[in-house]
Amino acid sequence: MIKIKNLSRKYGNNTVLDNVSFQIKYKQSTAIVGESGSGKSTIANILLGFYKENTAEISYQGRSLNEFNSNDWKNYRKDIQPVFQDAKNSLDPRMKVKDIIAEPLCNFTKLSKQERYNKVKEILELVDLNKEDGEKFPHAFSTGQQKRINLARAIICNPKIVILDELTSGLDPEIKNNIIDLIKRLQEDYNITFIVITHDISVAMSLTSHIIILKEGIVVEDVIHSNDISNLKTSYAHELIEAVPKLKYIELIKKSV
Ligand SMILES: Nc1ncnc2c1ncn2[C@@H]1O[C@H](COP(=O)(O)OP(=O)(O)OP(=O)(O)O)[C@@H](O)[C@H]1O
Repeated sequence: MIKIKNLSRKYGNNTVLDNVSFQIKYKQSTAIVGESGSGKSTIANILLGFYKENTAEISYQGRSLNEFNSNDWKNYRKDIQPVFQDAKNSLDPRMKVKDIIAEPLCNFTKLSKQERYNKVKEILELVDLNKEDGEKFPHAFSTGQQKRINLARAIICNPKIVILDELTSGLDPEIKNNIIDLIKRLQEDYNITFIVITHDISVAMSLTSHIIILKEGIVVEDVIHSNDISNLKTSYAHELIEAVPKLKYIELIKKSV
């Protein structure tokens, strides 16, 4: 569905992505894993079309983004939705939650106001919030709930792909596991392909079968893991596993099988 070929990017003299290539297939969620500064969010920003100079290296459903006209871009932006890392600052504090979540419906559909709000209520319940929560403002919610609001906004227009940038970071273990369960449900019931950006390989392995490991802007591993850590070949991948507390790792993998 998405093909990235020989993608490189520099900021000044700093090479942050070096000849990155990989593919994301329909219904095969993919994790991009790496330490802070390895270039994960830069890939997300490029996929979202924020850096027009990199469009030649990306193709979507067989067509280079470079060839897209304005209508193609509109369709692509509807198909690929982000959930940004900073849940709180991604929500306009002056807007009610129902208007935040309904925004993509205003941009991409011709639904009436009432139809939009009805859909918002459905989506709020789908992400395990209350349908009345739409009447509140973002500050009334915890970080985990703000992440769910961001997720609701991302999925309301039935996207094919959702990019989750560190969705589970900064959450308590229980809330984190609840969010992981929710993402799994969305994969199964709504056929959403997720691109999971995370520094935590246990989260990656519990949510996706396809793992890309980035180190200093280079893809060091591109693997289908089948819940078996022996599928990960590089010593760097095993260093990342070592960095995860054992219990947490076992718990997450158990939940994924
Ligand atoms: N707009 C920018 N201008 C200059 N340098 C940037 C810019 N955006 C990112 N960088 C640099 O590019 C490198 C990769 O950043 P990126 O945010 O993609 O990494 P990351 O793996 O997502 O890190 P984190 O997990 O901390 O978010 C870092 O060294 C960062 O400082």
